[in-house]
Amino acid sequence: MLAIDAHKLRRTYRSRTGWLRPRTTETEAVRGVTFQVRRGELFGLLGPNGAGKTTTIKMLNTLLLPTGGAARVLGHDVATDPVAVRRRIGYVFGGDRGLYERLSALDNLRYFAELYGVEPREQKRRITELLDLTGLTGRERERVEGYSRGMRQRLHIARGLLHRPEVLFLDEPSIGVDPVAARELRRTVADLRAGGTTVLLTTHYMAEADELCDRIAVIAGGEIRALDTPERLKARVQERAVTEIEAYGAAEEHLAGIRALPGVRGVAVEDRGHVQVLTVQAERDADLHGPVLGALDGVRLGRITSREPTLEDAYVAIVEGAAAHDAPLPRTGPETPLPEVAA
Ligand SMILES: Nc1ncnc2c1ncn2[C@@H]1O[C@H](COP(=O)(O)OP(=O)(O)OP(=O)(O)O)[C@@H](O)[C@H]1O
Repeated sequence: MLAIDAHKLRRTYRSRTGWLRPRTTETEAVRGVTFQVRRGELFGLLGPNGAGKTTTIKMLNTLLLPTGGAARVLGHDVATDPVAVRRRIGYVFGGDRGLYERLSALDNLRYFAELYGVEPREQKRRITELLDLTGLTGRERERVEGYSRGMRQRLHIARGLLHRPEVLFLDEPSIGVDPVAARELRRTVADLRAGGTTVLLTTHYMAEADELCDRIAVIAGGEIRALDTPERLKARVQERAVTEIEAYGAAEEHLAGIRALPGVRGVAVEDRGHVQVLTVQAERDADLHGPVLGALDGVRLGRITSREPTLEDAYVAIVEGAAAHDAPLPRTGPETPLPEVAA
């Protein structure tokens, strides 16, 4: 039996705006996604902000009703059999909510174990196991208010696992977590998978998805644009050459000029302080050095380097391909290693 089986899943949000002349606006957050997750698999949903990742997860964990399509989790329909689904899943979302600050980690886990109906005899053993899994053993008697973001996040995971769910939904677990803590978090997630739990992870950190996931669905604009193993996604861009150009003051028109060159397959921009780094993906055998520099005529340029494509380049290519050519350019900053693309 599959852990997750989503078929043409859809969700349209309707919201009313304006008070004088109220009107209803519709957002098609998820537009018919189909994918399957095998038991024991660590499956990644990767996409820019607003892609529809959280909405998809919320439909699968029964917090939101689909407006179209269907999904089964461990064989139970999410719309018609939500109680059975809930009993067998766990949900962990990024951020600070959901823990009692003034209580210790141990007391938080005891409280939630009680709430989730974990057998009293089982509680102590389970809590010890989970503190161990999440690397919190030794710190469990400290109040949560003194915990770092990474520790809180691992405590969230422990909480989500108290009732031994077979499928765990992890929504952006490493958001706002520093790189060292993020590495520990990834170790926890990898251990979870090694223990046989099916994990559906949403992230917009490419490296996280690359390191952890068995398969990745790239979602943009509410649709799945690619679904494959990290290796095969990377292979898609192996025949490409990537050039990074440092620029000062490149505008939309310059970038549009580069995009229009034959042989160019994608351009992303990252703002690093006062310098912009343009990443140009092109066909390997296209000699675009001159034309690209021509398109940047009048822009002050810094270092120009060529490198091998990475999974991040594959992701940029997929998301860029998904966005219409007149859509805003993807931009990344130091804290957000992936581009944000208008869905
Ligand atoms: N409750 C809501 N009402 C109206 N629109 C919504 C609601 N929740 C989300 N949306 C819209 O639906 C789209 C998808 O949002 P969703 O949160 O699923 O994306 P996401 O991929 O999880 O993005 P992020 O990484 O920013 O969390 C966005 O355009 C968002 O603005």
